[in-house]
Amino acid sequence: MALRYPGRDPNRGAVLQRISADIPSGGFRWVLGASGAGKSSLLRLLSLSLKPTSGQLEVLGVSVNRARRAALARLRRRTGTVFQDLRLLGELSVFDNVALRLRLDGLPEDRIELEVTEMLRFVGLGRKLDVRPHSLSGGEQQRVAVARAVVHRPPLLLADEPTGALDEKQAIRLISLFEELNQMGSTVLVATHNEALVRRFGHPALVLERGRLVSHG
Ligand SMILES: Nc1ncnc2c1ncn2[C@@H]1O[C@H](COP(=O)(O)OP(=O)(O)OP(=O)(O)O)[C@@H](O)[C@H]1O
Repeated sequence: MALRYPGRDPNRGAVLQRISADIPSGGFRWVLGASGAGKSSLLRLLSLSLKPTSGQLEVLGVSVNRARRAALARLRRRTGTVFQDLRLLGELSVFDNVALRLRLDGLPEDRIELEVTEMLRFVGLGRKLDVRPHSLSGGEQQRVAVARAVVHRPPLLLADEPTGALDEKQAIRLISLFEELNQMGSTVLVATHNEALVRRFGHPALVLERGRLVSHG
């Protein structure tokens, strides 16, 4: 598949070109490449924030090109996403940001209380449940975004630079959390520049170079 952003200078070529890969269900893949190589764009396609300009995309067995809106909405609910710009809801507390997805899924409030509190404790924010995201540090906000992405144990987790604002110990803790989710069956893709993390945890990588996939295994 290929991706062009509307309005981008046509002489600069497509942002993603001839991407062809099959990520097995239950796999863990790093998404690597220099700044501007197309990592975020690839994750935006997989999270259905964008559609490919050409080619076929299948996510969790659903053909994105052909799927109806209801099927795409179901697919979005089965995906957890950590966006590079986090996209926390500023008017909601930390607790409510993380609880939102579980509420949309109709979970009973006592169960939500339990799951959200446990998840926020795990990421070290057990004392910040009631504050608004803007009063947190960058690293704390990043951990809220991660908690929100994984709290419903999604079959697909997409994380774009989820550890950029964290120290090494916290980064290791979060990737370990992703590994746990992966061991329970979720497919996990993590875009990162952190080579130390990649070396430490192993796992195959999708490597992008100027919009092309140069390695995927
Ligand atoms: N909304 C957009 N409109 C036009 N061009 C875009 C848009 N978003 C990204 N691009 C371009 O697409 C290319 C790939 O960008 P992308 O953000 O996917 O790279 P990246 O590998 O995630 O980079 P980084 O590591 O810096 O986050 C870049 O040339 C960028 O300028």
